[in-house]
Amino acid sequence: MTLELTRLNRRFSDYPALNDVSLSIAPGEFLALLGPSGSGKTTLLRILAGLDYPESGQVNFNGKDYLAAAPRERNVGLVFQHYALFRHLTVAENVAFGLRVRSRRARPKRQEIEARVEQLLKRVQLDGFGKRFPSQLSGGQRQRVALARALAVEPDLLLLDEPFGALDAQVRVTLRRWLRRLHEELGLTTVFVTHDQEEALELADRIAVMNRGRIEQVGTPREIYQQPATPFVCEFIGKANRLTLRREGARFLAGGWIFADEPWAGEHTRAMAYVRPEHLTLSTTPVPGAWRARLRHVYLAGSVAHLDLDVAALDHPLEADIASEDLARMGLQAGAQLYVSPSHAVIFPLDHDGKPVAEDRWLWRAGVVSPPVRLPIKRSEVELGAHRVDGGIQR
Ligand SMILES: Nc1ncnc2c1ncn2[C@@H]1O[C@H](COP(=O)(O)OP(=O)(O)OP(=O)(O)O)[C@@H](O)[C@H]1O
Repeated sequence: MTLELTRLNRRFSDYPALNDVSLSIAPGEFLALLGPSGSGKTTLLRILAGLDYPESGQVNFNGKDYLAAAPRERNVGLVFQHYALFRHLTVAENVAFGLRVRSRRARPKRQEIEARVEQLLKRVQLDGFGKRFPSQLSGGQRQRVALARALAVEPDLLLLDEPFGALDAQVRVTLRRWLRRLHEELGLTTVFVTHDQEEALELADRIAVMNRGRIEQVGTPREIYQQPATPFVCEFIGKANRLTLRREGARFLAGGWIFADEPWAGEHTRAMAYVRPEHLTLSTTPVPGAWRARLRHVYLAGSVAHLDLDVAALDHPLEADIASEDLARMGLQAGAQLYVSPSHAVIFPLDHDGKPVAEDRWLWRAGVVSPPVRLPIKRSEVELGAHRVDGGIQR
């Protein structure tokens, strides 16, 4: 039962909350909609739930026009960030709600409802909590009740809007792992809205990264992180140092470091490279071509150390991440002289107006002799050479 979204547009006043959004979600897939505040995630979810309608575009589910179906007919399970539990009903009554309000013909018998509620509470690890009221539960427990209530109607599609957004960091991590296991057991098609990249990277089969009502990239967490399709994805997912590359003949350089020595960028004369902090290699002894740097500050964050580096050859500082163990082994302290060289970069040529040309982006790796691999990108669909992802699940 593929869910096919085609060219959805939704405007509020003059603002395009959704701008030509197309997306294909495979049966049983866990898809995260990830993006900053106001990027259109909730609007997209509300359209799927039947709480809002686009001005144009189509949604097809299992071969049927989904937008023509009333919200009740869509058979979706919905969970929002703020526990929308009925406060005057017990946990069991909350879970049973969706079944009890069905028409007499569609409503299961009382004993059947009770058995299903018991089974669902067990599934969300809340057996024995049925007689409590929502006020007698923790935030994490309330969200699990909300999920049990959403699952009670045996939905074809589960829609979750920042379900763990109001919980503290540790509970969030526990609950998201629990949710992933539940998803694997149930095999339900799930769309999960979040602005937390870590949550999306850890949970989802695929992520759709949204920005200003558009989908910037759809791909597996690994693709999104390792092969970001646009500068926005580079900057929004993880951290990245941005470098301006200068062209000298057939070469593209930054601070003397050669990122390409082939005329690979066609007529482009400028380019921008993104280098992740973990893709900077540090040495205390000279390395040919490496940038000379001074260690300005060390931020120890448990197993990882974030280093601020001043590089004379570049016009701005760099951030490098190394294992804390390596920091200790190298005996590094503020003021140390280092040699820094990039190992990977994502490079976007710039057009005449200085705008990055996402379609011509290149992945660069140290030691990989030219020609570099070019990765053409199609919107809402990622084609990576022979490896194609299109609505399928790849982990
Ligand atoms: N009912 C509405 N009336 C007017 N503008 C709206 C309405 N709903 C959403 N918008 C606007 O549409 C844009 C997208 O909103 P949406 O809630 O979909 O974003 P979001 O990515 O879910 O953000 P957040 O993470 O903050 O929830 C925003 O600029 C928002 O202000």
